[in-house]
Amino acid sequence: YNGTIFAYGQTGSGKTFTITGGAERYIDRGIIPRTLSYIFEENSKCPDYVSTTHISYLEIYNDSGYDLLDPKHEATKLEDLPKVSLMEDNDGNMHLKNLSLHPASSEEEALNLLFLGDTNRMIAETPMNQASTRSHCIFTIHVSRREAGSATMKRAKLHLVDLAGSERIGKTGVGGNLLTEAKYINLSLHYLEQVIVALSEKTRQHIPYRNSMMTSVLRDSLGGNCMTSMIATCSAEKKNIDESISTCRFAQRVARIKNDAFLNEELDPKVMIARLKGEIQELKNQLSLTSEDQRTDILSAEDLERLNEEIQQFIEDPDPEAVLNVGADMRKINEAFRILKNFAKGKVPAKRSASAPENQQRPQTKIGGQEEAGTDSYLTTHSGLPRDEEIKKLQGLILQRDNEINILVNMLKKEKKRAQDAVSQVQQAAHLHKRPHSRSHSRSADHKLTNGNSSLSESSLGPLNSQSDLSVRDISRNRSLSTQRSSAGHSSNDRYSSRLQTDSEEDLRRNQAEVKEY
Ligand SMILES: Nc1ncnc2c1ncn2[C@@H]1O[C@H](COP(=O)(O)OP(=O)(O)OP(=O)(O)O)[C@@H](O)[C@H]1O
Repeated sequence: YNGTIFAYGQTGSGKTFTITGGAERYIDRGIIPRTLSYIFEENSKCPDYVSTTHISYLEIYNDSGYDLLDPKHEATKLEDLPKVSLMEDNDGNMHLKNLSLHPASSEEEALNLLFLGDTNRMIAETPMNQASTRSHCIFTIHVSRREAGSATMKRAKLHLVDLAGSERIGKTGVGGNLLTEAKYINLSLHYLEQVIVALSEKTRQHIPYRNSMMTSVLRDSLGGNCMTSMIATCSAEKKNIDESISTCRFAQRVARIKNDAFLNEELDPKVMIARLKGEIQELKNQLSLTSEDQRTDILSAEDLERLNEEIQQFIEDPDPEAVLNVGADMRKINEAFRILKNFAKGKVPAKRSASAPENQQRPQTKIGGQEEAGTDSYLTTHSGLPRDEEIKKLQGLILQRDNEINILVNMLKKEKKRAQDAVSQVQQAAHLHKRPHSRSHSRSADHKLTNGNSSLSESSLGPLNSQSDLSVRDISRNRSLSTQRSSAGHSSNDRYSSRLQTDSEEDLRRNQAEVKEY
């Protein structure tokens, strides 16, 4: 909110001393330097806020405004200073044309501006008054503050007003220019009083701000959204009792004003522009969606890649309010839905979009940091090879493995048959040798063939019948196993069978020895 502190009282009662301060002692510094010190101290306590301070200094003499912060330092009389005029915009807001606004980044800079203004005020003396006490001076501190990263800006201005003396014309007993000055002073103070009276009456609709330059300038800082303080300065001398009473009555009226101040919060214009631009784009998008001129041509690889990147950013964005804006293009919207659906299912996007043909090449992409390769994916492969090459390579590998498996299965089938042949041959041989001997030998030989060479039994070869279901590693393992098992078989044509034959003859010899011993 805005604020005003103004000093009101007759000439010589201490208004300037109160507002600006005495020049000789630090302790005599007035409200302006104390306020500046306070503001900059508060700013330094809030490093999270971006604060800016600007200063303007206006002098109003005979209802005309002058810029006391003229940087040229060439003024020798008041008329040399830039003349400030009032301008009203369409909304009824008053603007001061030609009043310079100076940034102050530190207390020292702000005090230098105060010093410059006071110097100009003293140098550019009014025509008739050496003490320059016949004018009103308004020192304004403009403060804005914004939290870092926030679009909301808080603004406020504080007017520190040193009014001209409020004594009556009749008492001063002057004529000519001095009378004119006095009339202006009295008139402007009278208008100020009218405004204050109007503000203090709650039923009053119209507040007569426009009557004088001073009330126009203070328009947004006297009534409405502001805090106003008045300092009444009174002379202690008995001869000034009437003026003192008049000052106190004025103060009483001011005290009746009740303002409800609230923070002046507004959005940063730059942020506002960006938001409005976004709104316009959104409206254009909506308009385009409802109109019939939708594009039907194929999305380019670059478009798809960009879309995938946007979706990836959208998914990775920790902000739950994040928005995915793919524009008013149904092709992109459909594609985005399809990608998101697949992503929700834990898959990367399917092969083609609604608008894309079968043979359209797809770009590589990553969703949520995951990569997946496969015949169903057009996006990427683990090896980094182009998709078609990768598929060909994998198909080649599968064929190779199939061939190996077939070879192994055939080998196993052959060996199983040989083993079975060997078993039957051994049984036949045993039968032939058994005949001349006793039945007990026959039982013993049978027992040995069944238990000692159990690897030859049908059941031990059983699992080999289902080789086609086994993995390549299992097949290799079983192949070596069956090779060992088959080594007990009998065949004159291979080494496995010959070993089997040798073993059987030994058995037979042992059997014969046992029979003989028996
Ligand atoms: N509280 C105070 N203590 C000491 N000296 C003061 C005090 N108030 C005012 N004075 C002195 O009185 C003199 C007049 O004061 P000042 O100029 O502030 O009056 P003024 O009301 O501003 O007068 P004008 O209307 O002419 O501008 C100055 O010399 C000032 O130093």
